[in-house]
Amino acid sequence: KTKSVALRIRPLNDAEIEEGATTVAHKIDRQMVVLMDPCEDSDNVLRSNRSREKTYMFDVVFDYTATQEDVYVATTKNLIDGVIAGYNATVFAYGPTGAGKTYTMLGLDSEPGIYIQTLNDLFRAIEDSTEDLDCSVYMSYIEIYNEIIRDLLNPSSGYLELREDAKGEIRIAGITEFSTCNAKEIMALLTKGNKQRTQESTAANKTSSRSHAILQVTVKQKSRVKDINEEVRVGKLFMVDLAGTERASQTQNRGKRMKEGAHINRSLLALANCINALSEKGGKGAQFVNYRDSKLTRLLKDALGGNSRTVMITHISPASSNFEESRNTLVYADKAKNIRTKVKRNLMNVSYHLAQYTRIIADLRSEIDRLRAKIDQQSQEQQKGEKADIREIQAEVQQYSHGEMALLQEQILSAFREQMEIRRSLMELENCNMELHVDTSRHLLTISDWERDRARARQGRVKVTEEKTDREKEEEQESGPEEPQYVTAAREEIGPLLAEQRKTMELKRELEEKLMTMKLKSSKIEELLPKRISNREQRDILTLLCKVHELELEKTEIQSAVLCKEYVLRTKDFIIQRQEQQRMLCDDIIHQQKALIEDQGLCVPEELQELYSLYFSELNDGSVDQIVDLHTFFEMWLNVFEQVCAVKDSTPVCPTEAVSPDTLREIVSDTKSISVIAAKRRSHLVKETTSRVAGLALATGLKSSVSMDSLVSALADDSAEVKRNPPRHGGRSQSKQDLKTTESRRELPERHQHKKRSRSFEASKKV
Ligand SMILES: Nc1ncnc2c1ncn2[C@@H]1O[C@H](COP(=O)(O)OP(=O)(O)OP(=O)(O)O)[C@@H](O)[C@H]1O
Repeated sequence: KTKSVALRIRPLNDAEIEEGATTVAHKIDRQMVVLMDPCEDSDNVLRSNRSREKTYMFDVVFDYTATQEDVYVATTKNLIDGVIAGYNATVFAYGPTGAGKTYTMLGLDSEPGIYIQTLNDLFRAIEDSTEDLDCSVYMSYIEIYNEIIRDLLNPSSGYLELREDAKGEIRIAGITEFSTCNAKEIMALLTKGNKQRTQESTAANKTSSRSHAILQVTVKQKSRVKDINEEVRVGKLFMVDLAGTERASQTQNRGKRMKEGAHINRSLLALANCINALSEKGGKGAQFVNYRDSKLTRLLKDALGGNSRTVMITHISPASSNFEESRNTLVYADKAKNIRTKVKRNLMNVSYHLAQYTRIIADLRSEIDRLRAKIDQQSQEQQKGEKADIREIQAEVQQYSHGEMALLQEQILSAFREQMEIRRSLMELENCNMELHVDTSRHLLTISDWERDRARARQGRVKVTEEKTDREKEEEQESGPEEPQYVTAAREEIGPLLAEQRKTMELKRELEEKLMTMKLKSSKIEELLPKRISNREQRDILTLLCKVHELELEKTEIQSAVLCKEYVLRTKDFIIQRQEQQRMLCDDIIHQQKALIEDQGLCVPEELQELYSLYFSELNDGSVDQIVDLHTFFEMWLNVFEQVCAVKDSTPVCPTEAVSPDTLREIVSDTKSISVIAAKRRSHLVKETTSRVAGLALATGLKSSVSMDSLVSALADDSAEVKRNPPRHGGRSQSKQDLKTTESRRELPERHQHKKRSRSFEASKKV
């Protein structure tokens, strides 16, 4: 999930208690809050239909009982791994003045807030990391006060300017970046920085922050190899403590305070406008998102609508006296839930792989050059040798074989060179193919997301139009909600992406064939060596040369394996999401069918009843099986990884056996198998129950509900998509995993039978 909205309700403060305010914001459960209207009078009949009491749902809700750690763990902690892996993330605290934003972000010495807890965990995670990377962390802390940017870590630097670089990224020119890994030092820096922040006492908050404060943490990781492509991943984490929204009447601010308030409200209004426009994006009311209206929105552009995982922690006071502020805040936070961002790993990691390959190739090149020089040197020394020596005669005898030797040497080197070129092209193709796969999965996900929403919308409409005539209902069903532009665009892009994938696969196949031919050619040359070469030293050198080349090939294959792992992890997210969509559809269908049967008071045949029970037990069994499958898969990966690491650290014993491309291909296809099996299990049950319900309906003359039909058709579309993108098993021999998955596919009807039998037995025992 790339966007989440949390809500924190602070405790009533002394001033609120003194003025006799009551609590109007109540946390109902982990995700729900209710805001009661303090003006509501249960005896007032005129107002009774216009209740402003409203419930809101967020990803997580905290009330006065929540500790600083609770808030940090539920909102921010899980962003850290992403930042280290090269993703951007943003946490921002939003809400009216005095609602507790600074308390959540900075906190007190005794109760440190999100800044410190995040940085502590970040350093710990970097320290624990086993990757062979050099890591550095930079911090900058700024405030935006009255549309002016100031460096809180270096206040004497004056006003700073925002600049947009060639890639469209916003940067602050001249900002100070501190590099430190010491948590104590950071706390000192932040406390010092915060003292520089513009704070004033207002009627609403004694220490009201009059500016937006932004703490930016950049994690840079470089491979330890010195290379032009050495930079690997850059993950950025923004932690933003916004100035409070305020109403002049409420805060009783005048003069300078009022002007500040106007600036604060202007930038927050710009932020609210962006939130509005982004939440409408792609929908009917799609609007242009204007980030340029304030420095705050320009800076948060990526965090709001771009490449960032974003958490918004909304703050409200529970007091009746703050009802209006709280209501407005909740409405905006509710809108923010609809924003979808597209997170992309900062592409530096591609260079990381390239750097690795370049290193291998460069190492081998220099090794080959060295050997070549040695051969040349030897032959020169031989030529210079004493003429009268017996070796002179030998040299004459060997003249022919020496010339032949030079030819062989040339042939071997050119074969090596060609193989290296092919290997490099193959890797580039592999990279390109992965990007294409990930893009296709993203589009498929967008489409199925939308189709599920559409099915739900139809379902909602059916309820509303229950009183309408059949004709009206049909018309409304046919028209359906208009497909948003981003879904149409996703549909349009899938075709070319698949075509491109086919093209790269074809190219890859051709290159692989060529590589095989080249390998055969060089091994033939190698076979010739011992027969034709009489000079022992030269023969040894050439044999060594061939060994070096073999090692190069094996090493490069391992690097490809690591690249494949990267791809598996990236696609895993999509697979899980797709599976979840299918599961939800199936659950909806089965529940609606059950409701339909119960509404109509139908007598359900025992067989169908058994299917329902089976469904509910399968719900549990299915997930358990899936976890076992995933566990086996990851275990296998860990083994592979361990072997890869062992190979990296020492001379490989037999690395190709440790992780052959075949094994990897099987593993990749297995992740897909896992999702397909799970989907099949569910589809199988849904199909069976659906056909039985249809039979039942036919027998009793009952009409199936339109909403259910739409869900079934959505499921059919979804399954068709899975079929269109089937798992590739590469036509290889079955691995253990493959066998296991095939078995579980076969197993379903058998288990089904077994359960049926055992239940019938139970039933007959009861009778
Ligand atoms: N969850 C909480 N538990 C205890 N005290 C809190 C909590 N939240 C806020 N407070 C207290 O409420 C007061 C106001 O909080 P804070 O300064 O964080 O508000 P703010 O939203 O940052 O306000 P402004 O926008 O005006 O800067 C502070 O004294 C703070 O210690």
